[in-house]
Amino acid sequence: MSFFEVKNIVKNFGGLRAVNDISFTVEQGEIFGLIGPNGSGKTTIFNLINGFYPLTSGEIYFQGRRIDGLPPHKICALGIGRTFQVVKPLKRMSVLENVMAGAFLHTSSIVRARARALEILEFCGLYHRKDMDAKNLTIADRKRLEIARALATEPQLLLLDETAAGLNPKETEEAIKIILKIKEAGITIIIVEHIMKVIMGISDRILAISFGREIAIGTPKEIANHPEVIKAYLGEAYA
Ligand SMILES: Nc1ncnc2c1ncn2[C@@H]1O[C@H](COP(=O)(O)OP(=O)(O)OP(=O)(O)O)[C@@H](O)[C@H]1O
Repeated sequence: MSFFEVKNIVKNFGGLRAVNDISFTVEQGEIFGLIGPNGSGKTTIFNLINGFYPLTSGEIYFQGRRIDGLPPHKICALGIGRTFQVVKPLKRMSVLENVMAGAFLHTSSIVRARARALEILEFCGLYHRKDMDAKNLTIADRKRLEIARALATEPQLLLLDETAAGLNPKETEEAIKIILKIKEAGITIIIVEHIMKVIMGISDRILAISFGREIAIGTPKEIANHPEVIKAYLGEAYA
């Protein structure tokens, strides 16, 4: 039994088949990368995993339990957390309160939620911003807050959606460090990322998709050298 398994999932939006018979497994402790050109179905796969959209067909298993069909809050409570590509902090709340909102999933105690949120802010390098209004954060700090909020739900599997998008090279390095720290903390990760340096550098295995279909699955090296991947990403001239 795999830690996490997606079996033959399909998602139709009207006449569009956004996800077309995708299957993969993720083992505990892995960083599993998901790549593909714009509109290839990556975010939709996250939305299917966390129960935001129902599957058209297929099955999803987490720690041996079938989870497709469950609502997002139940899937989150079982231990699957996620960040969003478009970062949407609760803007009228402080950074600390935003993270506490996640921590309340597992405790109703304000004291405990606050203590856990402070630990997570420290872990994400945001402690010094704890009292700031979330709306005043820089893009890089908003991305950290997004990760902190997801970590506060105490996931065993974390879905990271374009954590490094919009960051400068130094901020990107810092984002990589945080992701690797999350892995060291024992959390399994599925990551969607367009920045090749990030995804190739940190993933144990990668699934490449195009138009909702698998084109290749393997180690970063295998994926980087795969003719279909090169074609999908860089066009025929590079294949
Ligand atoms: N709610 C929806 N209703 C209709 N079509 C949708 C919906 N969500 C996504 N799609 C379509 O499904 C396809 C896959 O979209 P998706 O956002 O999953 O791609 P992506 O790989 O995450 O793209 P990007 O890299 O640009 O974020 C696209 O054609 C998109 O327009």
